[in-house]
Amino acid sequence: MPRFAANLSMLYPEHAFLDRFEAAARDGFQAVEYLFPYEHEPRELAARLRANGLQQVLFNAPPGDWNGGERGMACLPGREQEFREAFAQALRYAQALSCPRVHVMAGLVPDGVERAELRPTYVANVRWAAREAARQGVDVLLEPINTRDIPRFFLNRQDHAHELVGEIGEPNAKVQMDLYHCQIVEGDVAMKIRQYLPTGRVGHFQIAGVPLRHEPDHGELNYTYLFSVIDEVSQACGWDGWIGCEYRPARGAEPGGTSAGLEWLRQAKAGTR
Ligand SMILES: O=C(O)C(=O)[C@@H](O)CO
Ligand SMILES: [Mg+2]
Repeated sequence: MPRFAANLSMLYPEHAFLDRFEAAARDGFQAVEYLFPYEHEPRELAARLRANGLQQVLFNAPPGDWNGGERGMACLPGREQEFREAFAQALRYAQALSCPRVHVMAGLVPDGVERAELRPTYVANVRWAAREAARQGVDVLLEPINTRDIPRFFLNRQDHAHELVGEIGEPNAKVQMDLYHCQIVEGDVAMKIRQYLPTGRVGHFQIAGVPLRHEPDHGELNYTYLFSVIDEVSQACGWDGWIGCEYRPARGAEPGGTSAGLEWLRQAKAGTR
C-alpha cells in the first residue's frame, strides 16, 4: 500500500499548529507535510517531529505576499532576487528538518501578460533552485493547480509540468501530482498515473475528494482504485514516495473530526492485509 503523510496545514484544524504533530502520530501517521514552516523556529519543528516519531516529507518555499494574494514567485520576471532569497530560506529549513522535498509555487499570470512570456523566467528560476537543492540532496517540486481554487495560476496541467521539467533538465526537479487538481483540470487520473509515474519525474502525490476537497472517500474519485493503480505501478517502477493527505476534513474543526474521518485510511490499510 502507498505511504500516507498528514498535511498539517489542513488536517487537525481543532488543534494549534504545533499540536497537530502529536495528533497525526496518534492516528498512526509516520510522516507529515504542510504549506509553510516559517512562523516557527526550525529547532521547535524538529523537536515536534522527533518527539512524535515523524518524518517531514514536504513543505513549500516562501510564496511571496501570501496574504496579499500572491501564490509563488517562480514565474514572475523582476522577482528573481526575492525568489532566490526565499528559496535559500527554504533550504535552511529543509536541512534542519531533514526534509527531502521543497515545493516551489509557480505564481499567478499577471493581468495583460501571456503565459508563454513567463516561461523563460520560470525555467531559469526553477533550474537555479534545483541546482542549489541538489547540493543537499533535496528535490524541487512543481505542482499543477486548478484555476477554480487559484485563478490565473501559471501551472495547471500535468503535461505542461512534465514538459517544463524536461526543459529545466535537472534530475531533482520533479512534479507534485495532486490528484484533486488533476481531476478538476483534466480527469483521466488513473491513466495519467500510469503515464507519468514510471518516468521517475513524479516526486510526490497529494489527494483529496473532488469537488469539495474533503476526505478521499467523499466525492467523484474512486481512491480505492487509484491507490491500487499507484501500488501496482510503483512496484513495477520502484517508486517509493509519499502521498500527502491534503484535504479539509468534512467535520471541520469539530474535536476529533479529522480522526473520525480517517475511515478511508483504516480501510485502505485493512485492504492490504
Ligand atoms: O494547494 C495545493 O494543492 C498545494 O499543494 C499547496 O502546496 C499550494 O497551495
Ligand atoms: Mg496540493
